[in-house]
Amino acid sequence: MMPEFVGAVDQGTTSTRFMIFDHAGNEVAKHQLEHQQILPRSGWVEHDPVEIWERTNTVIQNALRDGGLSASDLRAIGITNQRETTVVWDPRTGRPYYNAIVWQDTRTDSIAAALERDGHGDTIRHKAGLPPATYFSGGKIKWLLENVDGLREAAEAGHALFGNTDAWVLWNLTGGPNGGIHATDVTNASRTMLMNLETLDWDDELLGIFGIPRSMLPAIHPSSDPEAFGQARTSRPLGAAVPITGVLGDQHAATVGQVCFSPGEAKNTYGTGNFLVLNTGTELVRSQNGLLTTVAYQFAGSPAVYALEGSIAVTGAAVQWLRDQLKIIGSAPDSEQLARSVEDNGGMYFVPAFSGLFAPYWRSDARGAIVGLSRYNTGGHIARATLEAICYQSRDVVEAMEQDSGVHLDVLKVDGGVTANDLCMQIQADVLGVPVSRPVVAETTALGAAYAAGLATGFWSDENELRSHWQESKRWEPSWDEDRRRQGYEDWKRAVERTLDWVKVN
Ligand SMILES: Nc1ncnc2c1ncn2[C@@H]1O[C@H](COP(=O)(O)OP(=O)(O)O)[C@@H](O)[C@H]1O
Ligand SMILES: O=P(O)(O)OC[C@H](O)CO
Repeated sequence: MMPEFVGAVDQGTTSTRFMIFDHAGNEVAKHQLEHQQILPRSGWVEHDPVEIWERTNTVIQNALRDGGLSASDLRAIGITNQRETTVVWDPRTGRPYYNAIVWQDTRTDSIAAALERDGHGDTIRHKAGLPPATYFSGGKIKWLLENVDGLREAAEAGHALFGNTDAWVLWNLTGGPNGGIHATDVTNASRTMLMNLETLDWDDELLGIFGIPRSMLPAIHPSSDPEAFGQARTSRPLGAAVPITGVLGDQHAATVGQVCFSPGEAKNTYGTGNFLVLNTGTELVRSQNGLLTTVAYQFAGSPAVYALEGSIAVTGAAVQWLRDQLKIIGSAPDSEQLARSVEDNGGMYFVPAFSGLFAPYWRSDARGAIVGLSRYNTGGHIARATLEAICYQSRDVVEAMEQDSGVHLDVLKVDGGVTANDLCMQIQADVLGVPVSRPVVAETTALGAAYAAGLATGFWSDENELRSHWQESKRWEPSWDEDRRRQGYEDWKRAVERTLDWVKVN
């Protein structure tokens, strides 16, 4: 009997999950575990790579157990991951040289500023499709090489490997120090500032700008490939060899999971941050409005498909902040009830620029602000303004996307943890003036990784078969009149102005 299921590791910012899907794309089993957010200083965000690998092991074993399945029931595994987060480890021992530096971490702001000052900004924008910013991996690797004792020498001697968490998990799953495969895919590589979007290879000029030895970098492969990523070994956590045939960054995986296979199709994922991705086909579109150019996905034997992306650093993370720091809610879903305790935002706007502002502003000098406060305001207004901030930030990137591409959305496809918040999705439809639609399988990230893996092994035949799985579960229609929509957005833009030029970056 051929195995009937495909598995997917989703190594996210907040948690790691393993999901198992059947041939119709339905979820069969899932296990998920959070990991520690290490915040050593203001603006610094780290994860422990060893904890992430341990969590990955546990969620794989537990999902199989909960589903009453074994590794031999899996035709293939896909891996998807938080992108940009940077791990550097010693291949002889498997030990990381430092904690993973997370995509939200701003410690490299002076590196990013120096890239611009030294005249490298346009080269990076043109070749990598990215603005010099703290967000991407290149600056994080440079920081590690300059700040971890002995690391540069180790890297030059071939004793240091770089990976985003896909490569870290892949290397460990395929044997670690005993023959682990050091590889990544084009989508993850396109987030480093080191890959040339046209050649889809590491670029010597970019490597020179950052001073990064090529020997540290993983081999780049298509996102869906029957051979390149090897097999998960028979020891922990699987107990039988399973081919790993899909690897792609989580926002790219969600694009695949939402079956955005045609130019002009877009999705918005609401997790720790928000990420709007618009498929632009096999042509590179360079943004004039603060969006990123990125590889959407590449299936083996086919050309790469590109995308424009609007990346927002803090959306669901602002809800976590209400829970963990302000402690005005006990859980993320409580934000909905608290926000419903008031009619509107009471004149208050919250711009959660905790990591500066990403798309479309790219301002590392910004920091968060709550404006318009009066004594009248309550915790309800703070909760409501937090949900509105998620939606207004999404409007900022939708506006930029429409200007860059000429594509006008007639519906916004959404997914991710925050979309469980009915009020937030209603506000999103109101703020955009466009209906918002969520699919039945809201775990589109893991689904997309499973699709990439399953396409490579013939478990699914082609994109059309995958399209037939997509079903709407819920739609929110706009209810605000034009005046309210326009006024709210104008006030939001005024609030954003007040966050700028706060931190001095040298
Ligand atoms: N009902 C809810 N309302 C608002 N935010 C929520 C809700 N449920 C989850 N979240 C937020 O969603 C995020 C988790 O979503 P998820 O898609 O799992 O993210 P990630 O992939 O980034 O780990 C958290 O930041 C959490 O605060
Ligand atoms: O882990 P998520 O879902 O917050 O996604 C993180 C992004 O990949 C960062 O670029």
